[in-house]
Amino acid sequence: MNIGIVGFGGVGKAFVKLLYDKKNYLEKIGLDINLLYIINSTVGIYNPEGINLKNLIENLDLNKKLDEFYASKYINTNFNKMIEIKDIDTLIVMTPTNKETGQPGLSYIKQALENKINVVTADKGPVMLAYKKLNELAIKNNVQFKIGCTCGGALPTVNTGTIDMAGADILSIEGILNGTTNFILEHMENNMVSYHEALLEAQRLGIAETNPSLDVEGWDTAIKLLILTNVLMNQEKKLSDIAVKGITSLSLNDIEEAKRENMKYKLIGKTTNDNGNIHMSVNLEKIDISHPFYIVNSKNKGVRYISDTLGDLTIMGGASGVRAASASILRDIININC
Ligand SMILES: NC(=O)C1=CN([C@@H]2O[C@H](COP(=O)(O)OP(=O)(O)OC[C@H]3O[C@@H](n4cnc5c(N)ncnc54)[C@H](OP(=O)(O)O)[C@@H]3O)[C@@H](O)[C@H]2O)C=CC1
Ligand SMILES: N[C@@H](CC=O)C(=O)O
Repeated sequence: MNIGIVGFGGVGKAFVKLLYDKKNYLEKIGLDINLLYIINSTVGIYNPEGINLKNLIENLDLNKKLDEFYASKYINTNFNKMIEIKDIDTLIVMTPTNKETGQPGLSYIKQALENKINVVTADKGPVMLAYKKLNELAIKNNVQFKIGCTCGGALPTVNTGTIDMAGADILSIEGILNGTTNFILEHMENNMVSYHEALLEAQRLGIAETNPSLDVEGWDTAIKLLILTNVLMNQEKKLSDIAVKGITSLSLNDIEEAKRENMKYKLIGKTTNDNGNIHMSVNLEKIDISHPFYIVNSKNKGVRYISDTLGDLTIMGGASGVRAASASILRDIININC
């Protein structure tokens, strides 16, 4: 299969490395993934025969920029040219999340689906703002729209809710859905570092959003909660329907005090269905060991679904990270093709 990438930052680069590392595995399952395009905000490279992954990775390790590539082996391209040529089966969208407009990812996804190209996205903005319409567009054009990376990456929140809980009504969703804030809270607690130091470390690890206020002000949790609520509970809620609080008001003193009481602060998103009235919130909660999320440590996350017929299910783990996020993209690509 031929693929193109739009958005080539932390996750995009990790994805290319993963494709290379998993070459033998992919061959064994009969999936020959040929990367034809890489496009970022200013440049794009194209090789109709496929970009040489080994050469690309070696050059990226030397800190070469994408625009240095097309001068030698590749053709200079852009998104519109890629859509015109239309020689890819699947587009991977890894542009920054914009919660107000969903752009630029929203336009890219729409155009790809309209042109009968499958889409796998890490960008949450378009999914949060227009999942239903985009999914209808995919169905109309007989292609697939995969969103597993947008709601926890390696933590399989979407697949668990749609595939493994098929047939059940999900009555409530509760989750630690953001690895950055979970990491910051634990880093402050264990190492007594300031909030700013802990955030810098999360950014160094590549897990914070391009705009980190999305993480620390609770928006990334809210966006993921909203996607899960709309997709799994068949709702059409908006971000403005969620009461959102982040972690920025919490001091090291608050964390120390909680530690003395054997308690922990966690940023938790919650959707409940009260006889058809949906309530959604993102809040800092002080929890003790009896709470299932007490043991969600470091960059890990967790989600709990309560349903009518399949009971009370909690899954934990799926640490945030660019390699794990890229692995959740590969998971979606494999699931399109198997
Ligand atoms: N980091 C993580 O662990 C996870 C991230 N995500 C999501 O994945 C997406 C990417 O994250 P991440 O890789 O960390 O982000 P980065 O900021 O590292 O990379 C974003 C990339 O998008 C490119 N870009 C920006 N604007 C455009 C545009 N108009 N057209 C084409 N490309 C554009 C940037 O190009 P340039 O370099 O030229 O500016 C850059 O290559 C985000 O939506 C994020 O929410 C999801 C799960 C986990
Ligand atoms: N910033 C996010 C990345 C994945 O969605 C996080 O910290 O979980």
